[in-house]
Amino acid sequence: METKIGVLALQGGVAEHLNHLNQIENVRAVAVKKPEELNSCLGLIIPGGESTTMRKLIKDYDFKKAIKDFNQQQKVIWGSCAGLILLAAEIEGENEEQLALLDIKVKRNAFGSQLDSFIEKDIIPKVSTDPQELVFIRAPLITEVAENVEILYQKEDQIAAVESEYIIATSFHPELTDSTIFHQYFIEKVKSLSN
Ligand SMILES: NC(=O)CC[C@H](N)C(=O)O
Repeated sequence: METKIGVLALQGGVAEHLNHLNQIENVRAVAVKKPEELNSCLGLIIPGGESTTMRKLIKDYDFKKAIKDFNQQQKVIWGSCAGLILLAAEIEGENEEQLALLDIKVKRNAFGSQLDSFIEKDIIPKVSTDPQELVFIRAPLITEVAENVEILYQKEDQIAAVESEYIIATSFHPELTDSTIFHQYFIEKVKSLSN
């Protein structure tokens, strides 16, 4: 059976996620530009980009309730970078409205403080036993994680990827690497909950 996945297409790295998803067998990825387009999707990716712009567009295009309802139907959402920021329950130093679907606290532009952007290679044990390229671009740091949130990856004391029952969130950008392994991990979670 085909698994249909939406990529929120308001701003940011939409094409790269679509391209990765479409390389996976039996997956069909669509750019979601209107809330009603979520209805036929089993999973959703909120891409990287600029979280302040995306937050405004989510409001302007009436996506907030639709995305929250989508997740309440036990459909999986993965937020990468700006997407992670929008999913977080709390953003340090900001009290703007966001989706707040994941019980974590984040600090924007704070991961690996020396450089704005960098690439690491490391193993994410739950995802693959091979080291993966981890691309960080002005990446958010996860500073607090609730008990119901599992840490998928951390470098020393810096948390960069987490997972809860219906959410995956990464500070880094698997869509900017040559590997589809993280997208496959996401698809497996989507499938396991949609049976
Ligand atoms: N690559 C990214 O998505 C960067 C996120 C950006 N720094 C923000 O705060 O929105």
